Amino acid sequence: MKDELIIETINITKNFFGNKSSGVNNITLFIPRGKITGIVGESGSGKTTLLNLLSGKMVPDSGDVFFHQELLPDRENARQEVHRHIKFLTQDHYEMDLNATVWENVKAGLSDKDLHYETKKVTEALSSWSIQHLHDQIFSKLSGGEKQRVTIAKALISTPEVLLLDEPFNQVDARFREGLQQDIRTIVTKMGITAILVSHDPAELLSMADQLIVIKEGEIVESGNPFELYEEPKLLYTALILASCTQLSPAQARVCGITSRRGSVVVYAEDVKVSKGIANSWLISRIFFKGIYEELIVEYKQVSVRVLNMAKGKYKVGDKVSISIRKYHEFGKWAR
Ligand SMILES: Nc1ncnc2c1ncn2[C@@H]1O[C@H](COP(=O)(O)OP(=O)(O)OP(=O)(O)O)[C@@H](O)[C@H]1O
Repeated sequence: MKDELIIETINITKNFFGNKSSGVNNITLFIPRGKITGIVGESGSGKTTLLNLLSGKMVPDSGDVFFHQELLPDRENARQEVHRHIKFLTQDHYEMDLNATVWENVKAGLSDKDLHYETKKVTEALSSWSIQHLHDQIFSKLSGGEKQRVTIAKALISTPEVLLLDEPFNQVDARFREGLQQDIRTIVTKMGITAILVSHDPAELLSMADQLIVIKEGEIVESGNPFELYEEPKLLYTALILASCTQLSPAQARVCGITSRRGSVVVYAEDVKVSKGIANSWLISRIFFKGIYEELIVEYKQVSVRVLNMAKGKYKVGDKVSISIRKYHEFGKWAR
């Protein structure tokens, strides 16, 4: 069955100060209902601008945004009913009352003010987001991660149809980030909410999103399911954004035993294996400890290759090794 669409944009453009290289250009986009869409792209590529346009916070210079096949009105007009169904979470918590308690903040997200219903709903929301113990704490005194949970609880308490998230986990430390990501995924899926997520962290997008949109210089350059985009990117840009990898020219690729006539070869770190072989011509020049794994930089004839190594501690800087490459990606000269 075809996915039902909830948001559609037709050729939307938003440039700042008439500068065509800023904002977004001519984007046509379909957002399926009940799915998580991730937006990825280098810094300044237009991700936040796109989110602002999808929320109605910004109005396109040209083109249209449709919500349920009707033109999305400007968010400036706060009385527009439609905006109750689209919640936008940013890191600045502008929608929160900094001096109010967690309970009061979450309660303010309710549209129905019936007292019995209110207590029940707020209690449930605090429990869903594991913040019941913070109920009488003042919002401004919370940690970054706690603030984020409270903000999400408030946004979701009235079950919006769409949740837009701009870098929602930036202030959350690594220990809690994965839990929060998975909680959002579980709750959003359970409630049938459509989520659109902008993040700089490819691992976050790959694990959370059902579909990914790759944006460059204000344009969508590639889109698809995260697994396929990662495994078989059509563009060099996508590979470099999503993977920890090495980009090689055809001449450098030859040093690695790869024959390619195309513009660039990209080798993902997990596709390179190091071992003590016969030739051992590669030198381990750096080791980055990453916790559960290491990344090694190996060098030979002025070519450096990044390697993911699960066997932590097995090698040290200065060791000579052999490498074998299981898989690589080739991109034409013009595959931007
Ligand atoms: N309000 C604004 N006024 C002027 N230029 C803007 C404004 N908002 C965005 N831009 C410009 O538009 C381009 C895209 O910005 P945007 O914030 O959408 O990118 P981004 O992909 O979200 O970047 P980042 O990942 O760094 O947050 C940038 O060149 C930025 O300088």
